[in-house]
Amino acid sequence: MSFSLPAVAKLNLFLHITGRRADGYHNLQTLFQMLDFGDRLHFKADNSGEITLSCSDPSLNGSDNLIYRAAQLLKPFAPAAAGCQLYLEKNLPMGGGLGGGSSDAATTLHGLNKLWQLGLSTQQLAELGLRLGADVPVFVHGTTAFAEGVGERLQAVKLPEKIYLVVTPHCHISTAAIFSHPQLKRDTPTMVLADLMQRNWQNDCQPLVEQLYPIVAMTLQWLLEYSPCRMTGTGASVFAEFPDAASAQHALASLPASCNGFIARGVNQSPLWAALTDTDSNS
Ligand SMILES: C[C@@](CO)(OP(=O)(O)O)[C@H](O)COP(=O)(O)OP(=O)(O)OC[C@H]1O[C@@H](n2ccc(N)nc2=O)[C@H](O)[C@@H]1O
Ligand SMILES: Nc1ncnc2c1ncn2[C@@H]1O[C@H](COP(=O)(O)OP(=O)(O)O)[C@@H](O)[C@H]1O
Repeated sequence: MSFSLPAVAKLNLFLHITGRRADGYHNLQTLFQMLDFGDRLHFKADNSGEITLSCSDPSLNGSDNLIYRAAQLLKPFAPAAAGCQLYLEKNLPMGGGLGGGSSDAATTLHGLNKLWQLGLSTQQLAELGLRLGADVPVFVHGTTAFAEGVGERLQAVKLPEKIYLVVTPHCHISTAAIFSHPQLKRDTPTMVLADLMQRNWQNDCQPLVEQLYPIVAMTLQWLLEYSPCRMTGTGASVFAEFPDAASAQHALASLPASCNGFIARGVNQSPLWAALTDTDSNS
């Protein structure tokens, strides 16, 4: 059996940090917006009992790849002879706050659950995924969602499906470094979702990242000429909403050389779900 599945990006439409837990992780309130753009993963079953992974970007070939680690988590649920050959087409910038690695891991969990016919529920896959990263469960559920806790307490939210321009300045920001920085704002009061939806949306990591990485501040200034904009996750990517693809394209055409960008639609359900249903009807 073989098939391929998408691993889409997310935006954090807002990101509030409401406190720090004893284990160093932070409690968040965030609105995850799924996009219709991302990586693609190819799955092929074999009877080698081995997991092999290759990537369009060879720097991702190692065993610390979240895809490989997700596959290892599922291996104990499969017969000893169950093996797979995985190939990652990497389209998303790495370490950009778009959740690409977490999304790849979530797609791997769903893909191997299908390939090896494990019959695990979405909830079981999300719980396994949380061991790999705080961002993995939302991609396993694959819906635009409000998240609390470290990102694992999820409530699906339906939003208008808007067009976004996503711009990634050429700098790498470590999530761990931002969360451990003494100047990070960690005291935003917890609010109920209805109130959060009414407010101006903000990202609590943005002021610190703008200060530490002037290129992010400059990119936001450039994008602000076209539309109100914010940062996603711990950066470095920033985004703005546009009324249509043509106006987003107009801004993209004058993108500074210090950045990459793409246009995507916000979707309430990840295209992963439709692709999983297609593999059902084709297998
Ligand atoms: C901030 C967010 C918002 O969506 O996005 P990104 O910018 O990474 O995409 C995520 O919560 C990131 O999730 P993820 O990238 O899976 O984080 P993890 O691998 O679990 O953690 C990386 C590091 O960030 C810190 N961390 C992460 C999440 C959290 N709620 N509190 C934290 O303090 C921890 O120090 C941890 O060592
Ligand atoms: N499949 C993967 N794709 C991207 N990055 C990965 C993957 N597996 C592990 N990583 C590591 O995770 C880091 C963060 O990846 P990514 O998910 O792209 O960023 P972010 O969490 O900021 O959205 C990368 O710098 C890379 O070292």
